[in-house]
Amino acid sequence: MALLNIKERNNLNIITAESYETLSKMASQFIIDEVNSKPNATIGMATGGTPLQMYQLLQEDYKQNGTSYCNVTTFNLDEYVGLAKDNPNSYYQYMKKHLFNHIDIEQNNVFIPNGESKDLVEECNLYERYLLEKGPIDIQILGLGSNGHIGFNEPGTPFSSKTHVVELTDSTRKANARYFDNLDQVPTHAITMGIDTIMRAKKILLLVSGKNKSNAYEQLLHGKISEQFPVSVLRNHPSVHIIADMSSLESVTIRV
Ligand SMILES: N[C@@H]1[C@@H](O)[C@H](O)[C@@H](COP(=O)(O)O)O[C@@H]1O
Repeated sequence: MALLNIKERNNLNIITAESYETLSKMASQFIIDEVNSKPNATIGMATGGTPLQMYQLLQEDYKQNGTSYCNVTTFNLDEYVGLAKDNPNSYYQYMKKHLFNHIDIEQNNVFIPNGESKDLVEECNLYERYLLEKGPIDIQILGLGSNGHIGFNEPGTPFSSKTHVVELTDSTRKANARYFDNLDQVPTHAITMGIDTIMRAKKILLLVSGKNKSNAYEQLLHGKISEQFPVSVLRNHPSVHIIADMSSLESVTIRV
């Protein structure tokens, strides 16, 4: 009942999962249902730790049930600037390792910003053009940064932003340093879809997992809609589904 009231108040469909495993199962089923109902769906992909098990389950479903991605197109949210495609920390490698190498997706239908481009502004414009040509995205998967970032849109990013180059905040670089040998190796810049780019998706699936997300989640549910807190923009979107696990609810008050 409380969840229903939140939905009515904030325009968000919220599912609370009892564990990370359940969250991952629900999220993978969401994607499988989309691909089954629309075999040529366009899906917006996210990286980070949160969607890892969802990708694992998509691999398993492909093996067991043969859900086909041969007509699916994907667009990744973001990519680091300056990492070679074969660098294990590039999001290009992340996607290959965790999903694309294990399903029947066509390489030509996979779009990830090229962080090695000599002309990054042109690369951003090109990415927007591809998105307009192949889009709209049917379902955009999102994770949540503990400072409220989505993609790599840091606090203060205009809601009107399109794909652009960003300078990463210290907190984001520190949070992502766990994947690198040390903090110095974490790139200082990235290319990210902008907030407006993300908001053009027909549906959004936001995954929230972990204690370190509970303050951001609380603020999403009860704070102001503000460019200082990028994820809050989702409250202006007509079709947002949030799956949050119990660990991310620690300090969250469900007010009605
Ligand atoms: N660019 C990514 C985001 O797309 C991701 O949502 C966020 C949270 O990551 P995690 O799921 O590991 O907490 O981290 C990175 O900054």
